[in-house]
Amino acid sequence: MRILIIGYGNMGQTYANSFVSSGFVSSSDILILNRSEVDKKNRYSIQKSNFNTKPSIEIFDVDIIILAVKPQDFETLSNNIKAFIRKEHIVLSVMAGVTITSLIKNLNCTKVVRSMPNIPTQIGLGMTVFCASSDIDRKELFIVQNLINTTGKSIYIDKEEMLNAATAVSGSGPAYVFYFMNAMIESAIQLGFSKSEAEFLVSQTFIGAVQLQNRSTLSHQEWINKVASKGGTTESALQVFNANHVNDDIKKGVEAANNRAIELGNKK
Ligand SMILES: NC(=O)C1=CN([C@@H]2O[C@H](COP(=O)(O)OP(=O)(O)OC[C@H]3O[C@@H](n4cnc5c(N)ncnc54)[C@H](OP(=O)(O)O)[C@@H]3O)[C@@H](O)[C@H]2O)C=CC1
Ligand SMILES: O=C(O)[C@@H]1CCC=N1
Repeated sequence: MRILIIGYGNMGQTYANSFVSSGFVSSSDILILNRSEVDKKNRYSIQKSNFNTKPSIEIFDVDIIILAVKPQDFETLSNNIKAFIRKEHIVLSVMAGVTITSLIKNLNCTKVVRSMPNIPTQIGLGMTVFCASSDIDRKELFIVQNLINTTGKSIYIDKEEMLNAATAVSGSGPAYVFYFMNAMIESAIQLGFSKSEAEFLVSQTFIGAVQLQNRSTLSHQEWINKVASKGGTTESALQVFNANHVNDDIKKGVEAANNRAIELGNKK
């Protein structure tokens, strides 16, 4: 199986690394097309001659094409590569908001898998939600899912619009977690901890809390109740969060991300 990865940024490199390190795809079967030279980026044992900055018939002699450019770069990209796309190509897109209809129309292809990964795919702990055009058969879908699963876990969905919701929850989600962690680290520093101590405390707190919840049958609220003693410190913090509508604001943020994903899709 030969694969062309278009766009060698965060996601493009993640796929290259996951395919090679899992042994699922031989490094000689991975081709890269990037806008600029990738000299300073890790090549993950893929030979230099497999890296390209211009499309050509040779590099499109592949089974699967992965699109990992920013959504706003898709129009330019599609104009550049449309002539090289064949009906047999399976196109796997990770671009936020770009719909299957838009991919089919702009690339003149039929076999499309649209996915939404997240950044922990870089260490094999990713969450990817994906759906497919009707021309993708079961075998092709399994092959693509096997590729995706080299980066973590995945779920297939029937309704494409749920990909916007997945973008808002699991796609952008790691940034929300880092945002919350950052605020806690800043508070810890204000309370007198050094930066490294603060980072250590917060990081281990997140790891411990997530593992604890994952390994139990209790809900998040039940775990909150276990930590928050009546009249205690946690309750004081939660009262401030509630008074400031932190819960509602997080929901509004997720909703804004969902709306932006829809908007990106409508632009195409
Ligand atoms: N980062 C994340 O957490 C997630 C990102 N995504 C999606 O993944 C996609 C890529 O994101 P990310 O990897 O973070 O972005 P990056 O900016 O890190 O990488 C984009 C890459 O695309 C290349 N590129 C741009 N235009 C072209 C072109 N016309 N031809 C070839 N290569 C091109 C850029 O080249 P150059 O080096 O010249 O700039 C760059 O290497 C986005 O669509 C995003 O929605 C999805 C889920 C999570
Ligand atoms: O912020 C973005 O648009 C992309 C999609 C999900 C994560 N990063």
